Amino acid sequence: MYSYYEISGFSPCEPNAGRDLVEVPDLSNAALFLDFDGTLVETADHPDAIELDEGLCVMLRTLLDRTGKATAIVSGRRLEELEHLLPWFDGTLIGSHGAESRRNGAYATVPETGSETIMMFKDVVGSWVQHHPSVFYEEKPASLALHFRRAPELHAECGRLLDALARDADEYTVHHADMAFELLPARVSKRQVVADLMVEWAGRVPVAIGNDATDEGMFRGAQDHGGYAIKVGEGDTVADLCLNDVSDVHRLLRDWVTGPVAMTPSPA
Ligand SMILES: O=P(O)(O)OC[C@H]1O[C@H](O[C@H]2O[C@H](CO)[C@@H](O)[C@H](O)[C@H]2O)[C@H](O)[C@@H](O)[C@@H]1O
Repeated sequence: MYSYYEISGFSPCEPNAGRDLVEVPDLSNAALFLDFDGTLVETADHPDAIELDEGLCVMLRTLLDRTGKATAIVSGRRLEELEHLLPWFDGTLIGSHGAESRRNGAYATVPETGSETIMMFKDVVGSWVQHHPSVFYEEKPASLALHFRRAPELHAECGRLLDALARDADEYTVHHADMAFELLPARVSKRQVVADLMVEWAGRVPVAIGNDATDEGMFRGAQDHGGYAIKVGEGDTVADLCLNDVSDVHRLLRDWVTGPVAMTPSPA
């Protein structure tokens, strides 16, 4: 039997059904950081094509209640979109990887929102994408994303375009997301999100759950503050524990509110 707190380290997190971990965090003393796409909802071939599981609403509301509201959904999606998708969730919502937030009913955005630089980026990328309609272009208040899931052959070209823009603007960087690249302010990261929220939730044990490269910062953030991280799916990670897929996450969260669950420690 492993304890959550005995498992740590940088290692490839390969789901291993042979080793089980049974433990339930003390939710009354936990702070939960939950990624959205690929973690709470299955990946779809277009951002608008996701489907929300009916049980998710009850589960997240219960978690919010059990953690004394210390449960945040931390997503790369726009905050407006998250509010539209999750109208019944009145807890902390973090959008655009941390560039936008709704905390205790108050809204905040980073200073780069709507800046001249961002508008210039949007002009350039908006023009480029007119000649590459198979790439889905997503505009956000302080960033933009190019999705090449439906045009994998344009992967490198999308990356080159955003890298070139970021090179000329020190304060911006390119995130490698799931079949997408995103150009966003360098100050924005899910690690910073955890640091900021842990000021409000000091003394709690942070637990982060996510699935892609942009969640690695959130994992480190949880570890920075004495907590741990759970990676969903395959791929190199700094996370402590692994789950196979979204349905495992649902099972885990359901069991956290009702009883124990089996999980896989990542090899140390
Ligand atoms: O931080 P997350 O909640 O995981 O959000 C990350 C991005 O999610 C969306 O794109 C991703 O999911 C789509 C639907 O499954 C998929 O089609 C796309 O390829 C993925 O990159 C969203 O559109 C982005 O804005 C988020 O940054």
